Amino acid sequence: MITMDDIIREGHPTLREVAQEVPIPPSAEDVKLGEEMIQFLKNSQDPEKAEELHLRGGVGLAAPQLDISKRIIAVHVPSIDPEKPEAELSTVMYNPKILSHSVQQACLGEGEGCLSVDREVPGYVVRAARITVSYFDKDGNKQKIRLKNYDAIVVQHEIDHLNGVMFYDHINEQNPLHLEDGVLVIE
Ligand SMILES: O=CN(O)CCNC(=O)c1cccc(Cl)c1Cl
Ligand code: NI
Repeated sequence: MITMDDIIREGHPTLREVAQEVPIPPSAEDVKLGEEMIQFLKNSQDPEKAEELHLRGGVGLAAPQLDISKRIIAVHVPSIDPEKPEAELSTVMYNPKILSHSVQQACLGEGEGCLSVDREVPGYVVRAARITVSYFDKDGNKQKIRLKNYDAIVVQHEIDHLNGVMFYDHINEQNPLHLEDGVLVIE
């Protein structure tokens, strides 16, 4: 089971590497890893489990954060609509690739956080508001999905990890709360 002890922190070189594509169909080992990553996210979002296991909450996780330099990400974004309890977006992506993105940009009103960063880093992280992502699922089937707003932001945060990019690399150093005209702020 993945716990916080398995997550490497900033300063560890793997976080700045470009991760390797994985063979498709994913190996049994890579399928198992994906399942463990999703389970970690579910545990981290469960108040009892998170307390018991001392987990920080997360909606996404990238294999490099586990010191595994492979292009594998997991996202488990809970539904914001209580009527629809099932997770809005819950999947493991192998070799994800952003095929296209909107000109329109967006950021989260309260900024971003990262399990590999043990500090608050205030500031807007401006990303594309909408993206089209291709990836392979655990069975080796090629998927192509369009994401917008929060889901799009999370997947971009995770794909950044596969390219050695940290969320704060995007924050305006001169004025972290500077926003260009037209950037959508997602609350
Ligand atoms: O790479 C994944 N993590 O570091 C897990 C912890 N961070 C989050 O869940 C998180 C929090 C806020 C905004 C975004 Cl976009 C994300 Cl992803
Ligand atoms: Ni992160």
